[in-house]
Amino acid sequence: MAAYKHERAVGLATVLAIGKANPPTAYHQQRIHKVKSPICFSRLPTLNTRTPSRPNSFEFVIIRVSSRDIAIREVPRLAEKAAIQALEEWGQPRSQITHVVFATTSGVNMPGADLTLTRLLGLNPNINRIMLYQQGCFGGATVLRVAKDLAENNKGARVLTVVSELTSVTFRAPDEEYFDNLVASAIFGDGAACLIIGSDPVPKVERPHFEIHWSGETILPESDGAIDGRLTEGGLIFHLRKDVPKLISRNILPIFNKPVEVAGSPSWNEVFWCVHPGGRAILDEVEKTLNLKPEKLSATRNVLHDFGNINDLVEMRRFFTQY
Ligand SMILES: CC(=O)CC(=O)SCCNC(=O)CCNC(=O)[C@H](O)C(C)(C)COP(=O)(O)OP(=O)(O)OC[C@H]1O[C@@H](n2cnc3c(N)ncnc32)[C@H](O)[C@@H]1OP(=O)(O)O
Repeated sequence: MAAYKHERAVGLATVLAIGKANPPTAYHQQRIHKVKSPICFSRLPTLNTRTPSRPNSFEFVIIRVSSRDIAIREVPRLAEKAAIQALEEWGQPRSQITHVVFATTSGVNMPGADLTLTRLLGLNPNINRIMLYQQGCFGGATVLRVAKDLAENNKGARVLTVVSELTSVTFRAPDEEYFDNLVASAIFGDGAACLIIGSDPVPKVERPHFEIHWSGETILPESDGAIDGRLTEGGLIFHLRKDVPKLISRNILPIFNKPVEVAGSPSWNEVFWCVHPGGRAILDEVEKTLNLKPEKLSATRNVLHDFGNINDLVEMRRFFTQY
């Protein structure tokens, strides 16, 4: 009997389709203190243009973990909407999806959001699933890195790559002790994005948007506790050090050398890339440090303005639409 031979793809991973979804209900920050829901309570200060202002008075209410159960139900549903859009754009039968890679920071449950999504979409039960919880904004880049490896190392792999976030898990009334939590409540946004990733696109059948040439990660020096989240009885308590924007700008140049080298371009203004919309101060620092033309971050700033700090995959869709 011939030995089993594992076959790898020939080409680089490509993005074959993109879908995105946002929850149907949106409340302007000016109105949010009037909204009544199981997870929204007490008084919130008025937040102007995503700028936190200190409240004159506040009540801190511990939110029951059960209120966070909304995320268990709604995170896969939002992902499903984004996935349907991507599958329609791709135009191939769902039975050809071989892997699901799913990331969310909005809760932890077992079996996870990847299983629920697989069932909602009616995908093959033998599909290979990878669930990544608590990646934060790193989730978008991480699912792309994992999907790239899967697509390039498994001939014919078609990877449904998803991130879905509902920031209700970090949303709470202001507390003077945890002012950074208010920053998170003020700037984080809800949304889902889905990419179908595969190598060696079928000519005249699949129409890739991009090739993924490089993906990597690094741990920044002096970054201990800079962005920190703990799942507690009161939900996910989030901590952000005030120096996050400076921490990023101090370290950005050596880290970015590798992708620029791969892209073969000496100029940040020429390379096709986008920045996670972490916060206005972060974007200002990146723009200044890399000497970017203002239009280079315009898609990111628009996403931050319209949706808040939302996952990078969602931003990619917007970026693509603009070019
Ligand atoms: C989800 C993930 O895992 C990954 C992520 O994306 S994490 C999020 C990363 N983003 C950040 O860290 C936010 C970076 N910060 C910013 O973009 C801006 O500071 C901001 C948009 C939040 C506010 O900008 P601004 O309107 O110019 O006001 P700014 O002067 O910076 O701050 C207003 C007040 O908030 C305070 N503040 C800002 N960031 C704070 C923080 N992390 N902790 C505590 N206080 C903070 C400031 O000290 C200031 O208070 P005072 O008036 O008493 O001095």
